[in-house]
Amino acid sequence: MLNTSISDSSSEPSSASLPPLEHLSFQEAIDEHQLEQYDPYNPYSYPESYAGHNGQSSEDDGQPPSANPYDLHPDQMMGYDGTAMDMYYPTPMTFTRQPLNYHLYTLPRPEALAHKYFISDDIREELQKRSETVHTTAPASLGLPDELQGYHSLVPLEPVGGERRKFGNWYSMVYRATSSNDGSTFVLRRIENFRLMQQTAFSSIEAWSRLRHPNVISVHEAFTTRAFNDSSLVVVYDDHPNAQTLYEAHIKPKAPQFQNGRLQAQSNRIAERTVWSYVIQIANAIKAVHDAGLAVRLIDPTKILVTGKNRIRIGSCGVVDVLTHDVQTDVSFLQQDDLTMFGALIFMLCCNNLAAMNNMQKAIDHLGRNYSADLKSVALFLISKAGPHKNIGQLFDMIGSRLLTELDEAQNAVDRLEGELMTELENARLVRLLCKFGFINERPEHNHETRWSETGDRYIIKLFRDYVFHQVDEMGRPVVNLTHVLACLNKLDAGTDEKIMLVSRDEQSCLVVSYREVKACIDSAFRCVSLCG
Ligand SMILES: Nc1ncnc2c1ncn2[C@@H]1O[C@H](COP(=O)(O)OP(=O)(O)OP(=O)(O)O)[C@@H](O)[C@H]1O
Repeated sequence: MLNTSISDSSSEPSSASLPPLEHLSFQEAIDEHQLEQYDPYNPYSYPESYAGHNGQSSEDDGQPPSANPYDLHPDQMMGYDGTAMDMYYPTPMTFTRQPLNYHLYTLPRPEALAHKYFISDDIREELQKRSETVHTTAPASLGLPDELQGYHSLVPLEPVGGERRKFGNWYSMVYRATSSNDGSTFVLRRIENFRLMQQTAFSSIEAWSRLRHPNVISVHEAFTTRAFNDSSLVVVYDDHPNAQTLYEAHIKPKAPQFQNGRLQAQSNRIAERTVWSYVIQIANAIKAVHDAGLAVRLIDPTKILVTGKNRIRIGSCGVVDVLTHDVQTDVSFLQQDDLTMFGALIFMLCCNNLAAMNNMQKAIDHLGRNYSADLKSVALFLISKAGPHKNIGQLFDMIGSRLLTELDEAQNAVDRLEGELMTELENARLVRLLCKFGFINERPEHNHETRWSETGDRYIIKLFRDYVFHQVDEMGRPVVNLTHVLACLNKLDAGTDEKIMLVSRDEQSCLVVSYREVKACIDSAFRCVSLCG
C-alpha cells in the first residue's frame, strides 16, 4: 500500500482558492441620515452626498467612491487578496492583478428584484470567482515549460519553493494548464523523476479514463515528459477551480476570529448531516470504482476535493496504479484496503485530526461522544478485519434511509439551480434588444444620409430610448429605475398594444404610440442596417 506522507501544513499558505469575500456593501459606508433618504426601490438612487453639487449625478454616475474597486487599496478590494497567489512564487509579481467587482451589476439593485430577474449573488459570485481563477497566469520567472504534450499556460496550484511536496515517496506538483485542443483547463499532477519501465503501466489509466462518476475526478490521460528537465510522469484530470481538499476545508486549523470583541478559536467540527453526505458520496464513488474492477488506492483528506457546497470528488486516481505497476497485488485485496482507508477518513474528519488513527481508542471515544451510534458503527465496520463479506455493498445496507435524505438534498439542489436558471432566461432577449438599439441610435450616417438615425421611424426609436432611459424627475434629476427599464423592454419585445406618450426633447410635440408600433419601427430600422451590413 502506498504510504502517503502527510505533512502538517497548518502554517502553509492555502491553495488556489481565493480568500473569503468581504462584502463591502456601500450602505455600510453611508451614515443613518443618508440612509433615510435612500430609496431602496430605485436601483440607482444614491444618497445626496454621492450626487453632484446641483443635485444631479456627478460624473462618476453618483456612485459612492468606495463602490469602485479600482479606487481602493488592494487590501480593501472585494474578495481580493493580492498575496493569495503571490505567496506561491519566490520572486515578487511584476504585474498588478485587477480584481473583479463581483457586485458590479447588482450593488444598487432594489430588493424587490432580488430573486426575480437575476441569478442570486452567491452563485454568481462563486461562478465568477471560478472563472477568474481559471484565468490566473503564472510569472515567467517560474521557468515552467511553454508547452507540454498539448497543454500550455501552466500555473502551479501549490506553493513553489520551500518544502517540496511529496506524493508517497515521490516528489510531486500539481498544475492547472490549458488544453490546446479545446481551450479548456485541466489539472496536471506531475511526479518527478519517474522512469517508465513498461508501456503497460498506463493500462490502468485507460480503465480510469473510461470511468465517469459524479464523485470521482475524471482522469483524461497520462504521459511521460522531459519538458521539466527530468523524466516526469504527468496524469491529467478534470479541473474544478477553487476546489478545496477535505483537509483544507475541515481539518486544517482555522485562524482565530474576533467575535463579540474577543479573539476566539474557530471550531472545525463538521455537522453530522454533512459527514453523512460525505460518507454516502464517497461510498458511491468507491462502489463505482470497485464495480469497474479497480481500486481507489488513495482515500485521504488531502486528495479528496470539495468542489461545491458539500460536493465531494475523489481525486488523484490512477497515479498509484502507474507508480506501483511492477508490484503485482490482487485487486480484491486493494479494494479491502480502500474500505479501511475510508474508515480511517471518517475518524480523521470526525476528530478533525489527520493523526486520529494513531490513538484508536481516543478516536472511537471522540466519535461516540460527538456523533450518532450509526455513524460509529459504519466507521468501525470499515476499519474492521477484512473478510469475504466485507464489501462496499454491505455499507449501503447499513446506511439505509440516510440515502433517501441525500437523494432529497440532491433533488432540492437541482430545483434550486433550475430556479436560478429561470431568472436568467430572459436576459439574452433583452440584450438582443439593447444591441438593436445600439446599432440604430446615433448612427452618424446610413446610406449617405447623415440624419438617418434622427428621421422617419428612427425618430420614434430615439424618443422611445429617451422614454426608457432619459426620464428626469420634477427637479430635473435622472430617474434611474431598473424596474421601469425592464418593464418597458419586456413590453417592447412582446409588442403589446399598450400606448405610451413620447415627448420630443424640446417638449414642443408629443406622439402617442403603442409598443407594437415601436417594435415595428425597430425591426424595420434594424433590417435596414443589417441588410446593408
Ligand atoms: N482536479 C483538481 N481541480 C482543481 N484543483 C485541484 C485538483 N486537484 C488538486 N487540486 C488543488 O491542488 C492543490 C494541491 O493538490 P494536492 O493534491 O497536492 O493537495 P495538498 O493539500 O497540497 O496535498 P499534499 O500536502 O499531499 O501535497 C489543492 O489545493 C487542490 O485543491
